[in-house]
Amino acid sequence: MPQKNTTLGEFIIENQSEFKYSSGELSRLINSIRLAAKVVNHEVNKAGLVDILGAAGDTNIQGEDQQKLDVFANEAFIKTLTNREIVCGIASEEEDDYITIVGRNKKNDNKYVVLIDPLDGSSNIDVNVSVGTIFSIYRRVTEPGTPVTLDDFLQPGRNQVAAGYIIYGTSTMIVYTTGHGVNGFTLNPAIGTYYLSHPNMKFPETGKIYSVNEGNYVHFPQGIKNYIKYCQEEEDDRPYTSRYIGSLVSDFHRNMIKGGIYIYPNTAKDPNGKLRLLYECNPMAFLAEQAGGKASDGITAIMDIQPTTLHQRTPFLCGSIRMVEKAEEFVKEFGSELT
Ligand SMILES: O=P(O)(O)OC[C@H]1O[C@](O)(COP(=O)(O)O)[C@@H](O)[C@@H]1O
Ligand SMILES: [Mg+2]
Ligand SMILES: [Mg+2]
Repeated sequence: MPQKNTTLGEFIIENQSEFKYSSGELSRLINSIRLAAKVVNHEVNKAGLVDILGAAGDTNIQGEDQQKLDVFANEAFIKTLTNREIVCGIASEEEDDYITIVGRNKKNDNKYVVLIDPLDGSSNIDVNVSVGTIFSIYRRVTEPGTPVTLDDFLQPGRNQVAAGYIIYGTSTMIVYTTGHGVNGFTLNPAIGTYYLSHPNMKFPETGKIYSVNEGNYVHFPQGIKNYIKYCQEEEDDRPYTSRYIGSLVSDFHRNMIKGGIYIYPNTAKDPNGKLRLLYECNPMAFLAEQAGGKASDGITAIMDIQPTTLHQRTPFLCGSIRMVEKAEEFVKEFGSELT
C-alpha cells in the first residue's frame, strides 16, 4: 500500500515498474498532465478576477458555446503535451479533429495518444461550482515513425493504459489509474506539490445517492424512469438522496467516496445520451472498474463499446456496482427505448 503523503512525483517513479511498457514515457506523460493542471488550476482559482468567465464566442463541434475557460484549458493541455515530445496525437472535446504531433525530430516516433475533456462541467464555471479535466491515454496501434491515424483514437476503453481526472474544487486533486488501482493526490497550493491523500480509492459496493438531471425525467427511457422511482420508494434502505452537481467529475468523485450512482441516459433531446464516449465515459469507466465499481450504457459495459467516431455519445450509468446492476435490471426489464 503506497505511503500517504508520498508526492505524486515520487509515486510515479515508485510505480513505474508496474507499467508493462515502462520506459518512463508514461511517467513523463502523467507529469505533463500534472503541469498543465497546475496552469489551469491557477486560472480557475482566480476566475472572477481575470477575464476568464463567460462565453468565448465560438461553438465547438458539439454545437456547444465554448466558455473562455474551455478554450484556455484546451490550449494549456495541448501546448504542455506537445512541448514535451511524448504524444503522437491529441483529441479534445474542443477540437473538431485529432491533432497530429510529429515531434521536433519530425520522426512521429512517440507512442501515446491522449484524449481530453479539458474543462468538464462548463455550465458551472461562472457560478463557482467545482469543475474538472478528464484524460484518457492509449498506446498507438499504428507503427511509430508513421503519422498517427484515427484508428489510434478509436480504440475500445479496455485498451486504455491510463486515465484520470483533475477536480478543481474546495481542493484541487488528481485522481488516476494505470490499471493498478486508483489513487488520489491533493495539491498543496502553498508549495505547488501534489501529495497522496487518497490511496487505493474504492467505490463502496452500494450507496444511498443517485445523481441524475431529473429535470429531463419525462424524456427518459421507461427503464430509467422506473429505476428513479425505485430510488425514491420508502422501502429497505430507500429512499436514496438525490445529489447532482452538474459536473461529471464532481458527481463521480463524490459517489466514489460515499457510494452512489451517476446516470445520464439517452433522452428525446440526446437520443444517444449527452456524454462523450472517448474522453468522458471511457476514462471514468476505467477508474470505476479499477475502484470496484461499474460503468455501462445500461446494457453493455462502456469499455467494451467499439468507438466509430471521435465525438460519439453514449448513455452512461456509473458507480457502485450493486446500484448499477440494479439500474441495468430495470433497463433490461422496461427497455431503454424513449417513451
Ligand atoms: O446540464 P446537464 O444536461 O445536466 O449536463 C451536465 C453534464 O454535462 C457535462 O457538463 C458535460 O461536460 P462538459 O461540461 O465537458 O461539456 C457534465 O460534466 C455534466 O455531468
Ligand atoms: Mg465533460
Ligand atoms: Mg468539457
